[in-house]
Amino acid sequence: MPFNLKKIPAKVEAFRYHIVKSSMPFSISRSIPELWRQRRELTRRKQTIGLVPTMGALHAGHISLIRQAARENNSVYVSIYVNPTQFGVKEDLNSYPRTWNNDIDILKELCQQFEHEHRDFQFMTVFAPDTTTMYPGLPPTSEIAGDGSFVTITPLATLLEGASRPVFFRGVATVVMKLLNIVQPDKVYFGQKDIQQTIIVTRMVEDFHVDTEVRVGPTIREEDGLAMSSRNVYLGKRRRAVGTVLWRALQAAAQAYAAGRTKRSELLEAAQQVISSMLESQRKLGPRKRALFEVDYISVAHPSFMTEVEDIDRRKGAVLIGAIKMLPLEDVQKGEDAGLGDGVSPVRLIDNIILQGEGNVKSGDEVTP
Ligand SMILES: Nc1ncnc2c1ncn2[C@@H]1O[C@H](COP(=O)(O)OP(=O)(O)OP(=O)(O)O)[C@@H](O)[C@H]1O
Ligand SMILES: CC(C)(CO)[C@@H](O)C(=O)[O-]
Ligand code: BAL
Repeated sequence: MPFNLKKIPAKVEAFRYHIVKSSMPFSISRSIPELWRQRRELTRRKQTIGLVPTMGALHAGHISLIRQAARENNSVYVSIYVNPTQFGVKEDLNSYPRTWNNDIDILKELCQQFEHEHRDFQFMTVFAPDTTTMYPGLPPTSEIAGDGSFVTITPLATLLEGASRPVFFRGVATVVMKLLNIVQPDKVYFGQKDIQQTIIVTRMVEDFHVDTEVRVGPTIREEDGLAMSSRNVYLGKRRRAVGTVLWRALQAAAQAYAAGRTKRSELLEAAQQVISSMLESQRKLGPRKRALFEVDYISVAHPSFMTEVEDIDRRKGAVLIGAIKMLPLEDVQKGEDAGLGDGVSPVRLIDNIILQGEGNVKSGDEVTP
């Protein structure tokens, strides 16, 4: 197991609150009518639900969101569904990490802990639908011109991540809307790591009058600052070490802001210095040892619209956001830890820092001058 969840003894009287058909506080559901029945019963009993949408391959970032959901609600739904419509035709849908057994072990153990820690905790349900359940009309398409019922949030979905992954946010908005209609949660939880996703979902919830509150949890990081991500398993040792460059570049820009700079050019220059120096040192190492990368974008973005900001208004703040592509490893050595997939495919890393506007509440990685 990649992390240690503290084991607690099973409670003898564990199941006294349960309204789900099974006698367990933990259940797995693949059926929408079943969830709707549960939802009606919970509404009747004035019980609250928190939903954490995931694509599985759970790590400490997901767990932090699930813990937050358990603190703030009586019951927690975790969806595990690798949504095909958010992957472009050339993206990694087929190779996306799938670790079902490990995910379920983690969730069962968390569920036990919640029973112990939260007096009002009722149950955890894992919603793991198949694709015909989620897309009952047409088969899901990854083509931008493909047919189907989609939610599009423009221009937000066309910027930054959306510029590089044209179907991505259409797929995300569509599947999240489906999940919200299925679970009807009081609160829904997303991680700051995918900040543009949180802004798009917030916009969607507001524009479509969805009766839920969008909650954003802080980015959980490895000790050296790398944002946890299900895709990190593909990095391997060489690319893993160099991958922190994005976080360090964003931090350099944040430090420039804290030191009084507000212009985009000044902040990006600080970030670029970190990038250039890392690239230079990697190039010198030669193909056996180096891990090269390309910067997709590093941006100073408006905190609600994700448009480029030329000069930050300190009252409003901004988001420092970036994406890099770790390139396939060259000259992999026998016995080298090249990561899952042997270092053959590129790995996309994203990250961000919120430069908090003055007067707003701070959290997580946010920086104030
Ligand atoms: N390091 C993290 N800290 C906090 N939340 C995170 C972190 N990584 C992912 N999340 C959140 O977990 C939820 C599910 O994300 P997902 O299952 O895509 O995992 P992921 O690690 O982001 O995978 P990917 O490799 O696709 O980026 C999203 O709301 C996402 O923002
Ligand atoms: C929100 C989400 C579960 C939708 O598939 C996915 O985009 C993710 O895991 O961040
Ligand atoms: N974490 C967002 C899902 C994706 O990048 O595909």
